[in-house]
Amino acid sequence: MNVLEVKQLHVWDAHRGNTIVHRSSFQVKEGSCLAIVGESGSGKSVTCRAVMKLNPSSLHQSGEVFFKGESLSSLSEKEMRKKRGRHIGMIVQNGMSAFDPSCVVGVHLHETLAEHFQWSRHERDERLKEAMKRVMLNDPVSVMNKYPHQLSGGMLQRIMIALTLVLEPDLVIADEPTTALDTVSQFEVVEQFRKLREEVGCAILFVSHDLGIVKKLADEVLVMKDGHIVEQGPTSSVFSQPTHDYTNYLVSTRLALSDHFTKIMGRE
Ligand SMILES: Nc1ncnc2c1ncn2[C@@H]1O[C@H](COP(=O)(O)OP(=O)(O)OP(=O)(O)O)[C@@H](O)[C@H]1O
Repeated sequence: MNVLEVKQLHVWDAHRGNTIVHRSSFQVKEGSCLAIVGESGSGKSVTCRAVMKLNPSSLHQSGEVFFKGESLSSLSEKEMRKKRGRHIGMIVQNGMSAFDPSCVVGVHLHETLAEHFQWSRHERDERLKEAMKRVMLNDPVSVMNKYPHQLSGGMLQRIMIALTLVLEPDLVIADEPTTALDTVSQFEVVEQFRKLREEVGCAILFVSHDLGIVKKLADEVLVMKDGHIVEQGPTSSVFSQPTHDYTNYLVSTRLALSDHFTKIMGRE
């Protein structure tokens, strides 16, 4: 079954009149990971935000987005808010932007859980602490009492993953979650994504520049160029026998760049 089905998604800038995403169609199967790759400005983030209905109002969209068979197109903002986080998780590139800088992260985590569940404060606390330990944040109390700026990018990503472990969504949209991290933190965060998939069984839509990471995580890959999907299919076949010139170019240039990462991962 498809957790996410995107049909003929078209996104355009109503102010400038230019099209950003051209009639894209793709699916994410239950429990699987689909990666979107492509050069900067090809429309990867706009596609992810269109799925969540989070693009600014100047960007208009048409086409259909089905989440577990339900059309999201007709849902109100209030109904979408109930889906986001609880049913469709989102992990962004810059952890700092995901948290309120004026309060310690524990406040944000409790507020998010209180929005979706009827749990007592004690129960929320216990679940958060347990999830933090699962992502190797071994002193959860101290972490929850820190402001976002007091934590590293890698720690903020792990906190977002811990929150996702508690929320147990069916789909996680991760837009370049490792791009701002150093190589060691990238390795750790990729491991946490594997854990998330194993433990929660969620599907993942993963945007990354790093084809080494995509090779490790994704079952299927979708290649975007100038707002068009130029190729999609199982990761192994897209990488080993690309059919489009652009994919060929990406694979030959970018996969070599991620050699360092592959060595650190210690396995092919
Ligand atoms: N809010 C917006 N208003 C107008 N144009 C936008 C807006 N957001 C993005 N764009 C344009 O849409 C195009 C696609 O942007 P998008 O951020 O989706 O690219 P991307 O593939 O995610 O790139 P990157 O890898 O650098 O994040 C770009 O030309 C960008 O300038």
